[in-house]
Amino acid sequence: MTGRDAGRVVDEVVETIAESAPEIRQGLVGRREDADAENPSGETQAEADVWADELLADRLSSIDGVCQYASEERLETIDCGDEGGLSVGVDPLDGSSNLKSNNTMGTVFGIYDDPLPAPGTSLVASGWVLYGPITTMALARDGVVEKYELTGDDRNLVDDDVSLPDDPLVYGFGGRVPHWSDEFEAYVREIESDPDHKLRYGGAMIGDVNQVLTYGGIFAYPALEGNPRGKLRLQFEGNPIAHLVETAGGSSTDGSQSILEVEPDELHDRVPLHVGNDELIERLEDALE
Ligand SMILES: O=P(O)(O)OC[C@H]1O[C@](O)(COP(=O)(O)O)[C@@H](O)[C@@H]1O
Ligand SMILES: [Mg+2]
Ligand SMILES: [Mg+2]
Repeated sequence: MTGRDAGRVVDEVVETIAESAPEIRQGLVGRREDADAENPSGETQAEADVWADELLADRLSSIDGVCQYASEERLETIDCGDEGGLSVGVDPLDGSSNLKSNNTMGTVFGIYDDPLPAPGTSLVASGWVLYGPITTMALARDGVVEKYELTGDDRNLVDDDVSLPDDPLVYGFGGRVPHWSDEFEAYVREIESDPDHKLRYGGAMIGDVNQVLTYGGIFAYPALEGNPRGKLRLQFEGNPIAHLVETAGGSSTDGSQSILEVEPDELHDRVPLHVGNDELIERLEDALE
């Protein structure tokens, strides 16, 4: 696909997700219960997870130039166009366990120029929608991160060059403490004891990473005892988040290399995820070595 065609497909994918976001937000009402089903990662799906996946699958797979749709909520990719198009990987609702308590959630997407599973170096664009008090979108493409407010009818640009603040302020770490490695726990204690840092953790990756993007700092869902690849999925969560944070001037690591360098074996592979300011990610890699 030529650069111009790819640009047009990215525009259409981004516009489709932006237009769908208010509808997804509204559609959460009445879909907060568990569906009687599990996703390919073995997690119980909420009714909203299944519904948002179907809505996005229909709309994104019918875009001319999208050749694959894949999601955290379905086992196989949908092959929907000529080979050589772009592939879209989606976490339709990130943080859907927050439905119950009515806290923040998001929609995460990565647009790849290779068939999935693909490494993050194949991403041509990435982004997320955050269903906060207002609905916003962060978008990374062509080396720049932009932020928009989504009103329902419009996508209003509110920041045309988002970058991580130089001085890290917030931290948030997922997984249960007894399951962390000793090395990771020692690192966390150092971060916590710095008087310049403060805790921000809300149980939805996208909300927590958005805090890091806004204030600087670090978010991680690390390798755990019994789950050495952590919890989050490389194609649908790790790669897009790492691509966006790195484009905004930060770093990512799976513990020893950028998440974007991780070679996937399977569509639903997991990855230990750590993103944030360069200095904190470097210190973390040293601590885990
Ligand atoms: O409830 P836990 O185990 O702390 O996990 C929280 C993490 O799991 C997730 O909810 C996983 O994403 P999904 O909701 O898309 O499955 C992340 O958003 C979040 O960071
Ligand atoms: Mg998720
Ligand atoms: Mg999800």
